[in-house]
Amino acid sequence: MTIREGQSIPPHQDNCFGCGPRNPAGLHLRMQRNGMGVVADLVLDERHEGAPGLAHGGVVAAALDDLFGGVLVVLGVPAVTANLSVDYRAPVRLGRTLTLSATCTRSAGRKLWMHGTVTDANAITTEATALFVRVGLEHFSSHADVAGPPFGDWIGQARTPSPDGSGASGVR
Ligand SMILES: CCCCCCCCCCCCCCCC(=O)SCCNC(=O)CCNC(=O)[C@H](O)C(C)(C)COP(=O)(O)OP(=O)(O)OC[C@H]1O[C@@H](n2cnc3c(N)ncnc32)[C@H](O)[C@@H]1OP(=O)(O)O
Repeated sequence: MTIREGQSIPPHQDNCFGCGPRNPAGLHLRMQRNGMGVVADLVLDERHEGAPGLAHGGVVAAALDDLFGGVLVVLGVPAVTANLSVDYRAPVRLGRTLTLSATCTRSAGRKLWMHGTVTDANAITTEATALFVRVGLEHFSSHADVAGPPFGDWIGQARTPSPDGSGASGVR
């Protein structure tokens, strides 16, 4: 699956908490490819409240983690979060259009390092880094049926495209 610049990233699966359209408790993130990363707008509301009027930090972390999962789709690499670190620089307010962005900054062997931000009116509220570790299909298939699209298709086509999308490996 090749996703071109500006094109939408398909959900990891319909019921994904971050991006699944069928999950009633989900964030319903809609990501687009941005270079070798992804971007998404997100408006949080009372369902996501922690302190009064403010977003729960775990929800913000989950959104960024899911964007990292979107980067994996761009790269064509099946991987999972091994470690996630979040710097909460300013409170995240409910009812604002937040801009989330994420990219892979480095990779070596099975490891990929991610970086992501949440901005509100161009001011960074939250910054996260993560280590993802590449896994095989059995990581997913041993817990659920992942044979069907889109998840199974992605795993089946797992590859390491070049940064320009030409097919040569860009992830090492
Ligand atoms: C074509 C395909 C596209 C489709 C794209 C599909 C997307 C698919 C995701 C969808 C969804 C996304 C949503 C958001 C992403 C989640 O939310 S993922 C869910 C949360 N994460 C998990 O459940 C992962 C649980 N943990 C594990 O399964 C295992 O611990 C891991 C992470 C696979 C690693 O285990 P392992 O395979 O045995 O590997 P291991 O030898 O322990 O570690 C490998 C290397 O990583 C290092 N490492 C491992 N853990 C850590 C750690 N916590 N800290 C530092 N280093 C670590 C090790 O030291 C080692 O380093 P080296 O010695 O190689 O230098």
